Amino acid sequence: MNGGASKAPARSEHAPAVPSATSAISTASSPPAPATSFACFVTGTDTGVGKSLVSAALLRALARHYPRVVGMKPVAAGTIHTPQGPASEDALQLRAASTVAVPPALDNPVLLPDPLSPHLAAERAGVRISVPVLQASYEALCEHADAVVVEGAGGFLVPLAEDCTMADLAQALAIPVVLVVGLRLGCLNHALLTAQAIRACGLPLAGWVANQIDPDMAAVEDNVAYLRRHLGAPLLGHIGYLAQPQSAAIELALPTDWLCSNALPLSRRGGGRGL
Ligand SMILES: Nc1ncnc2c1ncn2[C@@H]1O[C@H](COP(=O)(O)OP(=O)(O)OP(=O)(O)O)[C@@H](O)[C@H]1O
Ligand SMILES: C[C@H](N)[C@H](N)CCCCCC(=O)O
Ligand SMILES: [Mg+2]
Repeated sequence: MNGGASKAPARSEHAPAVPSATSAISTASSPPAPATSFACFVTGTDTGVGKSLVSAALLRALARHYPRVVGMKPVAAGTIHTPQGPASEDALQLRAASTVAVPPALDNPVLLPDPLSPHLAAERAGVRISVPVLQASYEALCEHADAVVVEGAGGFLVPLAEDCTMADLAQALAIPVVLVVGLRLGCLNHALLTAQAIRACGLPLAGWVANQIDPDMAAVEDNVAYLRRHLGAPLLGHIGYLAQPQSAAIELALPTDWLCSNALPLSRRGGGRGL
C-alpha cells in the first residue's frame, strides 16, 4: 500500500516509476501546454478485458496532445516481483506509457498482494480502502499532469470495501468514463449493463473501445455494429486479437473535438466538483 488506505500492510515499496517515454517530452517539438486538462476513468466489461492495454494506448495517444500524461491505478490487487520489490503489473504498464514519473503513493496508492476482488484483498492485507484518500492521491497526481488516465480494477461495480465500489471512486473523481468492451460471447449484455451503471452514477460515457480478447469470437463485426448503435458513445478504437499485445502498436482515434468536449477546465482538474 502506498497511502490510499488506512493501515499499511507489512511489505516493501514497489518499483519506482521508470517511464520509457519520459524523455519524449523534453524536446523542443513538445506540444504547448493546453489551456485545459484531460482525465478519464477506464472501466471494463470485466476483469481481464484489456483495460490496462487500452489505458496505456490512451496515454500514448494523449501524449500527442498533452506534454505531461500520467496513468493511475488507484487500487491494484496482485503483485509481481521486481528487483525493487513487489509491484503492480498494471501500474508498471501505465508508467511505461506515461511521460512523467510520480511517486507510487500518487499513481498506485493501494497495492495489495492477493489477486482478488479489492475488498477481499484489502481485508486479507488488514487495510481499509478509502475513497476520499484515493481521491486525494488523484488530486495530488493532477498537479503533475495535463492528462490523467485512471484505470479501475475489474468491472465498474467491483467492491473496494463492504460499503463502497469502484463506481463510488469514479463518481468521486467526477471524470468521464471510457469503457473497454472485451469482445467475447456475452459482452453485449455486460457492455449495456455497464453503460447503464455509469450513467446511473451521473457520469458521462465518453467513449468505448472494442477489444477482441477471444480469438475465435464469431460475428465480431456484427457485435461491434450493435454496440455502436446502442451504447450511445463514440467508438475510440477496435482492437483485434493480438498475438503479442503491446500498447505501442495500438492506434486509438482521439479526435480534437472529442478531446475538447471531454476536457476539464483547470479549475476542475482535481475532480469531485461535478461534471
Ligand atoms: N486484443 C487482445 N489480444 C490478445 N490479448 C489481449 C488483448 N487485449 C488484452 N489482452 C491480454 O489479456 C490479458 C488481460 O488484459 P489486461 O491486463 O489489459 O486486462 P485488464 O482489464 O486490465 O484486467 P484487470 O481487471 O486485472 O486490470 C493480458 O494478458 C493482455 O495482454
Ligand atoms: C485481481 C484481478 N486481476 C483484478 N485486479 C480484480 C478483479 C476483481 C473482480 C471481482 C469480481 O467482479 O468478481
Ligand atoms: Mg488492468
